[in-house]
Amino acid sequence: MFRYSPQAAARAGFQAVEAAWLYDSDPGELRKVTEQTGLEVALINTPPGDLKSGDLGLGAVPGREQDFRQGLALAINFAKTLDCKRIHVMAGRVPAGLQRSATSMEMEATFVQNLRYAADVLAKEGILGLIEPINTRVTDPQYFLDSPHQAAEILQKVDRPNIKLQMDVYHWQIMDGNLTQNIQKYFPLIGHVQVAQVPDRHEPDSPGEVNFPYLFNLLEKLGYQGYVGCEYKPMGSTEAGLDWVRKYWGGKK
Ligand SMILES: O=C(O)C(=O)CO
Repeated sequence: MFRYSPQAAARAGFQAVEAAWLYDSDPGELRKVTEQTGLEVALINTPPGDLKSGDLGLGAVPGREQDFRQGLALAINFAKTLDCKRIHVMAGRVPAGLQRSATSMEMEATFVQNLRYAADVLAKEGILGLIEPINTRVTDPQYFLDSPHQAAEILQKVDRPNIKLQMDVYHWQIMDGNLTQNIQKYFPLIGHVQVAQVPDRHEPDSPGEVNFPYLFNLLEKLGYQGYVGCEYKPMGSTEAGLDWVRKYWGGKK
């Protein structure tokens, strides 16, 4: 919601916002906004790295371990200032010019090593680290982490209780479908949820192929207690697009 307006989020009755990339802002100024609006910052991302060179996070990028650690330290600094308890530790992309098949083993080993480091650093701050599969079919063809199955294997190798799975239903539908089975199978690993309708990434009640009332009911039955991030592009204004919250949840946000 920082991308749109934290004030709009507060006016709309939300208690929390996500702020994916906020590193061009002053953390102290952002803290003032959270204090003025009473909003919790539910999630931030590790910095993208060097967007000019095509980075989108460095977690799995061999040879960038020091840059990864610096980015994580910056994210932790922002999270502590904002009292944010979740950091999306981004895997990053298969480096340009390399074939995914040729480098995936090395990238996975790098990601596991960086996540173990991150887990130990984050544990000292009481912050949860999250890894998010991002679909490579539509959104980001070079992204390294592109299925819940791959993420589950990595989490097993990382073997740290404070590194969990960030489920973005939009990506899961595009990359694999089979939402009910995958949500049931990986539910114990899920630490954060994001939603958007498929294919246009608008509000959950916009025209599309995902039945969100069914999925929210499934998450409730499974006992999901975390946040649901609205990572979608409003079809119109942010506020006008919030009817789905009233419809699906009777206005609880
Ligand atoms: O692209 C996405 O879905 C993200 O959540 C990036 O943080």
